[in-house]
Amino acid sequence: MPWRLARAMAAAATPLETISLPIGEAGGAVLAGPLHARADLPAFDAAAMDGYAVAGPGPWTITGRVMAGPSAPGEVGPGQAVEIGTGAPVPCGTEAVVPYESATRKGAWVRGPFEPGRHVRRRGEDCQRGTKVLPSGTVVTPVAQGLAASLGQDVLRVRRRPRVTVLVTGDELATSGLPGAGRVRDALGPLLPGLIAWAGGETGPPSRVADRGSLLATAIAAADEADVVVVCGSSSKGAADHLREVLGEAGAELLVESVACRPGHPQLLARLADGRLVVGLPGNPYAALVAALTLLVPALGGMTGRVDGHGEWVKLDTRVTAHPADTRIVAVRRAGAQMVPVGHDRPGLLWGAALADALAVVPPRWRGEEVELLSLPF
Ligand SMILES: Nc1nc2c(c(=O)[nH]1)N[C@H]1C(S)=C(S)[C@@H](COP(=O)(O)OP(=O)(O)OC[C@H]3O[C@@H](n4cnc5c(N)ncnc54)[C@H](O)[C@@H]3O)O[C@H]1N2
Ligand code: MOO
Repeated sequence: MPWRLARAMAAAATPLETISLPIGEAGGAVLAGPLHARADLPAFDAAAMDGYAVAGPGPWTITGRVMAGPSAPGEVGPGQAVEIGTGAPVPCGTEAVVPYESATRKGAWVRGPFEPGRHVRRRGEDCQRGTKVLPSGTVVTPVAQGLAASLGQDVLRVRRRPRVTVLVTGDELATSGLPGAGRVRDALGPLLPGLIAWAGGETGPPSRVADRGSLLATAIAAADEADVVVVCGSSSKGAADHLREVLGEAGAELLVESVACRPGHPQLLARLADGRLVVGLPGNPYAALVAALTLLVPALGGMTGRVDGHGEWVKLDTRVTAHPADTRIVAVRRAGAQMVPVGHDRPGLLWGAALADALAVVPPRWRGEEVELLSLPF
């Protein structure tokens, strides 16, 4: 299947149900409806500077003091001033705030420049109650959490995070120590939890599954709480690769059988009879990363209702060579106005992707047009 179509198939995953989460627990989730301001901002007329709230031109007599907080701000009349703190509600009748730096005080008198309207933040001037500030599909970033609190929200309506189970196959894999003599360090167990969280999913520690079809079938069946089961390795057609046969026996629907991309062509996407998705990632670590960005991340995006815009399109160093039939996914970094290849991005090696600013999507027979960038998890 062409790379772009495969990604679109994955992105068409059905959105999960919506839930309400306290703001503090909603980080990384996706808004299931627009975020609105529940109050005017500022919610009251307030001082923007520490100094004196005044009415009419000076000099002014100082009649009191008001600091930020819920106490009643009182009033100022012409020729009067109230000492005020930034963020405090201005007394009724305030026409300007004169900052300490511009004011000269002598006892109970103060003088300074009178500029009507200056340094007073009027109620609703930043944002009015009822304004839609963020659209549905926005990721709840730390900034959005802060904004939601400012706007008077306590809970956010978001999509439930997809639950992902990661199964790592490969009898040759070791989880510690040096690789060598047939032993390979598992790179995907450490890589995938962070990638899944970044993509809006939740997952526990990856499980190892020995290279036997019956064990893989049992592990997939046991992951019945998951929305998505990721199987690493076992995507190809070797004697130790059981995923396709297991999916066939389970009556799964193969949505993406393989993808015309380099690396990562043996990746797959299937739907089990009960609706759970299975993503098959190639064992080669860089190929697996490419496949995760092609199928897993878009599927999680579809489930969370995340709206990603249209990616970034950029100029790419024309020394990159295209493949005649497949999309190439190349580790790149910024160099002035264009992206240049980082190198070190052979299928088994994550070095280039770890150095890269992004991965470039180079279509078959590319001739120097702008290319799309895929963001890397951080
Ligand atoms: N006859 C064919 N053979 C292969 C094809 C093909 O089209 N026809 N495609 C090749 C490509 S491309 C890839 S990629 C691999 C994908 O194979 P699998 O997904 O079945 O993965 P394995 O065979 O188990 O492993 C491949 C390679 O990666 C290492 N590996 C596996 N898991 C991990 C891990 N978690 N961390 C680090 N490294 C891992 C494994 O030791 C192998 O070296 O198939 C080709 N063959
Ligand atoms: O494409 Mo494999 O996916 O080369 O490593």
